[in-house]
Amino acid sequence: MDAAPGRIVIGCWLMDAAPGRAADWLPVDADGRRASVMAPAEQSLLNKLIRHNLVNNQNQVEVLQRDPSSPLFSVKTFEELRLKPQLLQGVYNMGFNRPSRIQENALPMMLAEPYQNLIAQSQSGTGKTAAFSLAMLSHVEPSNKWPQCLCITPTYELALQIGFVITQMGKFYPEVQLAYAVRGSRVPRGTLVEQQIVIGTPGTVLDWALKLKVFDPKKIRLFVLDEADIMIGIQGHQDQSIRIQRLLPKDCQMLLLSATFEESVWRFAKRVIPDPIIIKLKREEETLETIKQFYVVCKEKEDKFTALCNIYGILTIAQAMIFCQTRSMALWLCNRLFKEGHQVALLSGELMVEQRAAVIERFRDGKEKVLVTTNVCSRGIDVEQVSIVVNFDLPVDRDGNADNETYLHRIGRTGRFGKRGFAFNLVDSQDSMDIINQIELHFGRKILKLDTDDLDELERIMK
Ligand SMILES: Nc1ncnc2c1ncn2[C@@H]1O[C@H](COP(=O)(O)OP(=O)(O)OP(=O)(O)O)[C@@H](O)[C@H]1O
Repeated sequence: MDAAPGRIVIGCWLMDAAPGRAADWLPVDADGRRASVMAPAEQSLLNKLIRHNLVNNQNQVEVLQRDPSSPLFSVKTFEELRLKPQLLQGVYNMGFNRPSRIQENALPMMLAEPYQNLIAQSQSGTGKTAAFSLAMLSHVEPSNKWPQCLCITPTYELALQIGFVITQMGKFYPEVQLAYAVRGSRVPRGTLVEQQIVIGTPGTVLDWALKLKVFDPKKIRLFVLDEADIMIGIQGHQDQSIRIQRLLPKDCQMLLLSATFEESVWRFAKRVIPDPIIIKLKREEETLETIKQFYVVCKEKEDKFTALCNIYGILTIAQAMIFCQTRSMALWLCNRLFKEGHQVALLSGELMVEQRAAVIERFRDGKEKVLVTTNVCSRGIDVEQVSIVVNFDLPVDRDGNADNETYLHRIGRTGRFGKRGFAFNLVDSQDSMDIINQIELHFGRKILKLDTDDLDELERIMK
């Protein structure tokens, strides 16, 4: 569906941008409230939905290994892993040529006997799911018609995403079957699950094991706890995960994966995974080095809008993201831009995850050149063509001080992999000028004053 000029694209719908109308289109949650803050599980789901490639990571993997002399320290090819031919075919069929950095180190430990317990941490999108999916498929004995691999993950939607990866990877291995232990899944009492792999959320997995007794946890050979950092943030999941782990046999291999590793995650990981090897992939640092930063002095909102229109031609040379502090401001700005005849996409917190993914997808495909958004989008979204960020509103914390971290997340992704990026900050008061000064000081990088009325100067800067 292509957007007609002068329309705002919200979710996968088109709507006329009459002020006040958009809210009627926005989805609400089950209680009729407008969903607002993006929960970590949703953010993770969104990342998965919009991601097509591995996140490029140049940083080193740190392996804290019990036996550093192990010959299976790392592999450079999938062949070296001696996978079943059907699985190797599945991996190549997914377009994977080489193991990613984390896979290079984790896969030998996940796959080689004697099996070792593992805690692996690497940022989202670095190939963890693909790694443990391959491990699960490898461990199964297909002639045994009972669950042998169990994976728990925080939400229903995340379970489905893992299932999708396993199904793709196991495409040429149809003897291996998958069951979902998630809300709404029905297994009548008295029947037994025959699928060899079970993916589920902690509560339903416990029900299956203890209440319904539809599978025997003592027969599980491989246990995976995915998204540990999100798991511990959901009430009850931590305890349930530990209860599940205690039902498993002592010689069951256990893997725990996490995108981040704060102290609380670490404490939890050590409680769940006995005697583990730990693999950590350092996060790619976002930097402002290749980004030219400017500020434009404006009188008030209307004046900011005029400044934005003056630079609009520049924004659409590549692609641009415009950040507003509130949803209502983002909507107001979209409406105004629409009235000027510009085609923009709006991404804000009211949208459901699938709708956000659809907006980002269209933007990534270049169907819209400009995306107006709130902080919902400051992390996670990775659109390579974005070279310009406009802070229509500067990022501030609750106390009204500069939110440096959000500033970095917003603009840090424009100058990735050495590419040039531009950031324009619209300043409409002494307070916001103070914030610019704080940001300058924090990052130790100059933010230059720009006059957007002076088109010659603008052109010179962009060259
Ligand atoms: N070896 C590989 N070669 C190429 N692409 C890969 C490889 N491994 C994984 N991918 C792809 O990279 C993307 C990210 O992989 P994956 O979902 O496994 O990462 P992740 O670390 O589990 O992310 P998250 O923390 O969000 O769960 C996926 O689109 C996946 O298909």
